[in-house]
Amino acid sequence: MTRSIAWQDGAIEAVDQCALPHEYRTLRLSTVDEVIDAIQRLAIRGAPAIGVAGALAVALSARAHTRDGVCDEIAVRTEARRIADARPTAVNLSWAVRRVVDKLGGGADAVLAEAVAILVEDEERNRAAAGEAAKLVRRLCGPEPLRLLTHCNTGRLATVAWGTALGAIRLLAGEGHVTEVLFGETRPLLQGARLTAWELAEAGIPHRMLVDSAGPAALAAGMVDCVLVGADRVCANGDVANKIGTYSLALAAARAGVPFVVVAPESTLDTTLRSGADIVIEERAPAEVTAFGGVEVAPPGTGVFNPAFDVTPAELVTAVVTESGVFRPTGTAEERAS
Ligand SMILES: CSC[C@H]1O[C@H](OP(=O)(O)O)[C@H](O)[C@@H]1O
Repeated sequence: MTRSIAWQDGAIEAVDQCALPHEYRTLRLSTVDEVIDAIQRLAIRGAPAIGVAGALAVALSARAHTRDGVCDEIAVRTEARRIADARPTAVNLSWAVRRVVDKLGGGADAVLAEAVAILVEDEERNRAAAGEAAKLVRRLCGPEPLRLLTHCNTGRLATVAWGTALGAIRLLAGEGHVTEVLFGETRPLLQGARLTAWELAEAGIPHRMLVDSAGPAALAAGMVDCVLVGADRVCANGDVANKIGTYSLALAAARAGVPFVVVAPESTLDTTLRSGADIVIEERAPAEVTAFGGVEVAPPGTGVFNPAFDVTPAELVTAVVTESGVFRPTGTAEERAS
């Protein structure tokens, strides 16, 4: 499967996710600032993908700050902090940056080798997580072809390749287990409408798009057999931060008695955080909401609340599935519900 990001001739090459679905083009990024910009405007997006981009950006920094074979570690660490801070919610970014910074003692080549290792592992780990999730869904829902609901984009674009929740859907569809995939458009940046629609069409998987607020209605109408979503950070107690709109799907799934399965690599687990109350939720620019397709739709000066993510409490999550299988939250049932 084609990779969404690569290290090529001393620079990062990545699919420009802002251009899809109407244009498939590649960005070539050769400076830390170019990578930070690409992450912040979601040209590169998706928790695993931004982790890999962050790691490769540190490799760019280490190469730029190496003279006569000596790497200026202080300068690189300073830039690494800027890279890790590019977006606050997905733990994969800070996790990947920390992992490659730990290799600074071996110089720029060691940093690059670790970043490339993270890239290669990402594809393997997400394919394994998708496989574990597909097995669980079949166990939970039986052998009949399924009507699945997903949110945002968790496919090969959001990872190095294959995907997490959408990777599991891809596997289930390949085995003939999928009747239809419903997915939310994912306002305001339309990752569903632009990217998930593109991936499902490319894979030949039957699909229909919803406005985000129709997801709970589809669940209430009995149109869904299982919900599969990704994650940006999973806490020790099993609380899950994911794209805004995930929480309302989890509430509706619980009421409808439909399994709600989260699929993510272990790099998305953050057991240093006790619960979702500790997660920093990225708030983005009001203009993303007040304009649509470049046209102002709200009166000038309209106030906006634009969180990019929400937190789904563990008690609404049927299972968090990683490459190692079902994640076992720590803490008592009371702590998990807190
Ligand atoms: C496998 S991608 C995980 C996660 O990342 C997305 O957020 P964004 O598009 O803002 O980068 C979304 O929450 C996905 O579920």
